Amino acid sequence: MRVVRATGLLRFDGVGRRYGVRGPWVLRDVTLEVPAGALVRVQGVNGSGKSTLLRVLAGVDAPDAGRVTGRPAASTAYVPERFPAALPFPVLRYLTHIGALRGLPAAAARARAEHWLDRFGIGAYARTPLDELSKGTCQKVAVVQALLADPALLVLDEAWTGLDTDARGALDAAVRARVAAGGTVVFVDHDARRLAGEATVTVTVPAGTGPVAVDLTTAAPPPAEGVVIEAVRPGGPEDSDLRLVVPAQESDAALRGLLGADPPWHVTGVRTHTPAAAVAPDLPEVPAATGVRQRAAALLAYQAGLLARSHRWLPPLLLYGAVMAIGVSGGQPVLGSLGYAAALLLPVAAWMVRVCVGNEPPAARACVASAVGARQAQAGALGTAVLASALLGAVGTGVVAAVSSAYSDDMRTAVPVGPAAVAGLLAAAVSVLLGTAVGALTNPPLLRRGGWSLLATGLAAGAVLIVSGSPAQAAVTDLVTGSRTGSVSYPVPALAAAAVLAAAACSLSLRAARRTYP
Ligand SMILES: Nc1ncnc2c1ncn2[C@@H]1O[C@H](COP(=O)(O)OP(=O)(O)OP(=O)(O)O)[C@@H](O)[C@H]1O
Repeated sequence: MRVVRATGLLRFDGVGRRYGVRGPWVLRDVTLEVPAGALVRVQGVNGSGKSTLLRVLAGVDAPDAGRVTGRPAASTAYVPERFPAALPFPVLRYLTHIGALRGLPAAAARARAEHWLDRFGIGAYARTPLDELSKGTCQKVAVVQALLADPALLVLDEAWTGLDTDARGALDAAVRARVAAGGTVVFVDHDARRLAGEATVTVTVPAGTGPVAVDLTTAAPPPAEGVVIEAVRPGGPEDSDLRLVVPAQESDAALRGLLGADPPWHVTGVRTHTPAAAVAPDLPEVPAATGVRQRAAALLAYQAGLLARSHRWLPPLLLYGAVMAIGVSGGQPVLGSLGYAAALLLPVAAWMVRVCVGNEPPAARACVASAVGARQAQAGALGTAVLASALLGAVGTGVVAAVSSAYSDDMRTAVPVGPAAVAGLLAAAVSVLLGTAVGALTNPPLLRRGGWSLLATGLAAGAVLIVSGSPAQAAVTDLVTGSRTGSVSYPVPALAAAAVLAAAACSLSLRAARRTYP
């Protein structure tokens, strides 16, 4: 097994986080150092900010104040508090997508996914759609996606909740293995006995808000190999359950101490503690590093899979097809029809952005964001929308060029079909870029309210088409005018302006996407 070490020290310096510009601080002045190879328990009362702390730690949320350094961004995995079943993938397909995002080649991702599904007792569900799983089985998938690629930083937000006893044991073992292999594991669990006595760092998030530093207590790490002793006090409260990990040579003394206590402990289990070895033998290696291009391709493949399987592409496609069928018929002048097709593509492209950025439940987006970065996750959605609209535009332009008449409006001047089709493609590209700009500005994360966002998308798309001076209007006007005169001109300046506007709008959307919301 490859030993992955979290590089150096993970640090929070004066980190603050609040929801809304004037909201109360949930975290304030948090200063924290987590050494590589630590097992960190985060505790605190309900609502104190534990999940918020974990989300910032996992890189799926960004602090409002202070900074986080030393996070192994390329090897962080996160299990959110609630994992959504509403993803349109079968289990193994979803996991191989996540494996690819984490840099695993396809065969390795599949082998590792199958291994972990078996470890959690759900190998039989590999081909079951996620939305048909029970809550507990879905939670196991959430855990498996995080364990796939031996993360250097594993962040678990109540990941044990809803798991059966065997699965809880399997997750305990996986956590120990990660720590023994040099990884850092940070967890919240409301059961105080969870990995009791094994955490090297305990972080207590104080209740209420205020300029308070997180209270840290550190303990010596448990021995890499030793003996696990489990004991209860019969009749005692739940809290009197005990789990100790002691070096082998100290186990007899520890047992004598427990049995001789007043009242004595009842020892329920003694077993060898070998955290690293037994969990994942003979699995394909995790590549040391993956190229940016490989991860970008994996992200686009994941988003394209989401889009294709969700069928939410169907309404914009039907709109495009229906309005094209109304406005374009065989034998009409080619340039005029290409202008009509290009104009229609703009609202369709804006709609496609809306579909793609809203296709993922937030918790699923958080898992992806922990793997590739929150902004990159948004870039994947925007990129997929652009590609889908471009494909639609290319097919539409091809069909229009093929069925139209190669003449001007008065049927007196011949229009060369090849150059006309190129001009139509360039105008379609202008529409795709401006539609993407509209979609990026009027949808999450910049505009979150569903109704307002829909209205804004529709109004902005219409305005961009008709407002004088807009590159879309210029490109379409070029085609329509050319259809009157029988001359073809390429809308290159409009394309350049549209590219600049799309880049600006997308960069605003990506800036706002440094946070995914629970
Ligand atoms: N998306 C959000 N928008 C607004 N407020 C939020 C959001 N998420 C969390 N909060 C608020 O931040 C505070 C801390 O929430 P958080 O979920 O981090 O606490 P927690 O300690 O994990 O709670 P629990 O133990 O109940 O899971 C709460 O007051 C919560 O209402």
